[in-house]
Amino acid sequence: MRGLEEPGPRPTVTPCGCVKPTLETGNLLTEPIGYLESCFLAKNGTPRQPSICSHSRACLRIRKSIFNNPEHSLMGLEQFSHVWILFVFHKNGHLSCKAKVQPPRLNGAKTGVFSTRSPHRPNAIGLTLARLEKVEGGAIYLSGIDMIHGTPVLDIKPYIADYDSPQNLIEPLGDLHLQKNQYKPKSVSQSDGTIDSCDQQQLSGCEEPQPYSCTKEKPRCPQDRTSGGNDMERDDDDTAKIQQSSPKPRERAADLGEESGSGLSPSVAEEQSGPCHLEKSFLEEQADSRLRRGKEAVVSQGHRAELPPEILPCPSRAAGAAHRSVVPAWVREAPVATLEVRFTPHAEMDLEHLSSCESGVGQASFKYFQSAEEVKRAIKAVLSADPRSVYRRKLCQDRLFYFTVDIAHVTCWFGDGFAEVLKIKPASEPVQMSDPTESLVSLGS
Ligand SMILES: C[S@@+](CC[C@H](N)C(=O)[O-])C[C@H]1O[C@@H](n2cnc3c(N)ncnc32)[C@H](O)[C@@H]1O
Repeated sequence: MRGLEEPGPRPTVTPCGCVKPTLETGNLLTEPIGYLESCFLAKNGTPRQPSICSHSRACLRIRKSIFNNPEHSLMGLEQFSHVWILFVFHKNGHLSCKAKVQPPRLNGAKTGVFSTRSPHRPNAIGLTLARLEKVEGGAIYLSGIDMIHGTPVLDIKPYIADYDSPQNLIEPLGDLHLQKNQYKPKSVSQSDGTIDSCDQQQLSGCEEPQPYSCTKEKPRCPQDRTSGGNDMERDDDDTAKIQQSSPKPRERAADLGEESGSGLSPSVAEEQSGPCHLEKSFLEEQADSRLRRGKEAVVSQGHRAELPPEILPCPSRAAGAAHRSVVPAWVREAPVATLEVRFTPHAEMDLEHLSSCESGVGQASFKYFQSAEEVKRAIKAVLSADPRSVYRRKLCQDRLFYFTVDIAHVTCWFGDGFAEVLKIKPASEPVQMSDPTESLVSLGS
């Protein structure tokens, strides 16, 4: 019998060594459906997950090269409040990636790339759940995004809680029994079928995806485009070699993305958005687990560590957990507390000046935000989550940090438990194009 890893037709390799894309082998030649126009100009300061900055805004125009009538492809989408955006991490700099990465939440420790939201992954594909603000012609307007300006978008799919959220899945009991009997992971038998080692945490609150609101704010959208390019780079033995075939839970899970750099706990945590209908006995069980975990948590600080190699039974497959989503505790246990964000009087004046420029003719104007207050909220959200890499946080405490939100180029510094905005100047960097059919427009003054 032919295994799944060896599918029938092999990809055709051309004389130059390129792999000819074929759908059956999964060698897909992608063509972006559009390039994101985002309020974040560069990776620095871009939220690590969309939940960090709900004010962040973006616009995606479907390219006419994909559909003659882009608006046809968006028909009906306005009935959804949230959408999944599949995109390419086009500014990764290279296409190879490592099997183990260091997500910021692990404070320098490593874990398998597929247990993180690291941008550095074999196919450099990102997945973001964004709020759909509005659909207008062939464009969609989004908020709560974590992608930079110029990001090539591959697909849009509606978020459907019934399908996309485990606690909303309703399976007949019979199916559940069948699944349990059919799926016997090796790891469970190796640990005598118990899940003791996968301690679970019941988290407070039951956040349901927010219902669609008709009182949506009107985001703006620029015409700009940014180009992206990928350099090929070889990595070590532990690195996947990539062949390029051609040219809501909020305030959580924020640092899953890899840093090209916490405490480790073998425990797992149930999603905060998890079921509101948990039985009392389970809740009590979790309270005990929390107490146990307090004693058991393994904290590695200041040195690199790896996740323990033991094979743990997967918590989502444990009996009775079919409708709960579970994440490791490190996802929730941020290595740093939320920072207080301050603005110096000078920075406040800068922002005022920037917004007064906005009303002036021919001056800079906010492209994604409607007021200085909104920009301020976005800056606060970004900084309070501490956007610095582990390296910067640990070794460069007193250094300046820069990032751009909309047309505001922000200079700040980090102190003990706070971030202070020192300067806000108009961003003047010209935005490069990705889509050669579009005209070059500069972002900022
Ligand atoms: C950790 S990733 C998570 C993205 C997505 N939510 C996911 O889970 O796949 C978010 C980070 O990717 C980086 N990023 C965003 N857009 C990018 C792009 N087009 N190319 C490379 N890196 C990007 C930014 O530094 C941002 O903080």
